Amino acid sequence: MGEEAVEFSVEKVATDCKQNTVDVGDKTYVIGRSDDDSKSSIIIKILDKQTQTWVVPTVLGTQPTLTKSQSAISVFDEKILIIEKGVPLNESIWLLEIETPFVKQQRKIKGTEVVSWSKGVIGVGQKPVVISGPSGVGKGTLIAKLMKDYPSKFGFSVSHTTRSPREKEIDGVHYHFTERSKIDKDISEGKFLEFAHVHGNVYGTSIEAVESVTDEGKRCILDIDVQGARSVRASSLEAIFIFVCPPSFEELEKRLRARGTETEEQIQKRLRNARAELDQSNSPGLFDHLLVNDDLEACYENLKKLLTLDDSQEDSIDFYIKDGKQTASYSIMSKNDSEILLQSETNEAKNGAASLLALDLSSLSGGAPGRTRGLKIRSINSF
Ligand SMILES: Nc1ncnc2c1ncn2[C@@H]1O[C@H](COP(=O)(O)OP(=O)(O)OP(=O)(O)O)[C@@H](O)[C@H]1O
Ligand SMILES: Nc1nc2c(ncn2[C@@H]2O[C@H](COP(=O)(O)O)[C@@H](O)[C@H]2O)c(=O)[nH]1
Repeated sequence: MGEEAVEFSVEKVATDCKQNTVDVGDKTYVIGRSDDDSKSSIIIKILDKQTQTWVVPTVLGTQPTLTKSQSAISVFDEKILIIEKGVPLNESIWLLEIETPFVKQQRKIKGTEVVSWSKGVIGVGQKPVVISGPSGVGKGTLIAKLMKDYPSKFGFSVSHTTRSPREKEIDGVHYHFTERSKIDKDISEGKFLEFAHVHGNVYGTSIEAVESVTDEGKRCILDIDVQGARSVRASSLEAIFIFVCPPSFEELEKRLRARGTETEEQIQKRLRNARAELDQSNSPGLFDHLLVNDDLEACYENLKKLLTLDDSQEDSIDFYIKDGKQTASYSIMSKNDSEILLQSETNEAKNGAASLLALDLSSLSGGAPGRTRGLKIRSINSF
């Protein structure tokens, strides 16, 4: 009530207009703020142009706090890029995912139309690392060593599980121990990047578990089973996938028994599942690296070598604008095959900000539910 209406300048529309619409294929997406809602929530409606029917989708992800006016454009018919005016660049970039793998998966689960918000983050980050392997192979041991040696470099994605805590396991540190009804509800609300039924319990990685580590500037390590690795591979989270093998099946059994955390029945179940997991370790395109955990120290050294392989990614960071705070605010000007041009809204000459920036379209193709990281931006000219 009495609030300023949200305005969007839309592809093929020369000036800002109050019709906050973006056409993508056979659909028109209308994005605006509820006028009569004191909480200023964002309303999204979708028009199917062929059937002339409107749908109000289920909206997932953290809603942006869009305040005044925005510019918007479709990207690969998968997402709508929205840039809020009057806000430092790194704070202003939002993506409404409309046809990404995550959204398609959620649509299947819910049986309704789904869209999902994701915040755009400029700058190249290091890819999360998925570590899989049969129960008892030593994943947790290797990860614990990594966390102890490099506490500011790596962070652990704390999974949710319905299994009971073992002695010495701490809720929120080793796992978020949870009730089945609660995890089912959270999964149905799209809060999980992946989940699987493993050894008779439900385990899952929440989007927040990964994002909170990455937000701290750390590289996220996920310890998940092969089903989970497959789901992450199919998601829009770009990660490195490592499978840890035992030197032999007999040694695996020995370690599992020596750990002394499972009953005989549970050990048998885990060993059966181990055979299936080992069979899948060679699935084409699933794992990037296989590590044999025979001698622990040797395996740990090899793991560290693998994790430094892509450190060079960060070398190119100077080419892009890493910190949007130092720049002016921008709006979308136009799009070509490879880039979206952003123009400075106001005269920011005194700040030395570029008047034109180019956002690399290919950097928008990945992303993840939660945040779309690694956006590449170059300056085209400055005042
Ligand atoms: N290279 C190794 N040589 C001998 N023992 C090892 C080695 N690596 C780990 N272990 C031992 O094997 C047992 C299982 O290791 P760990 O708990 O790390 O396995 P895990 O893969 O994380 O299992 P789960 O998937 O069930 O969580 C532990 O007792 C650990 O100390
Ligand atoms: N798909 C997922 N698998 C997970 C997750 N967290 C752990 N795991 C895997 O479960 C088994 C058993 O773990 P345990 O702690 O009960 O021994 C192991 O293979 C883990 O890798 C998860 O979030 N998703």
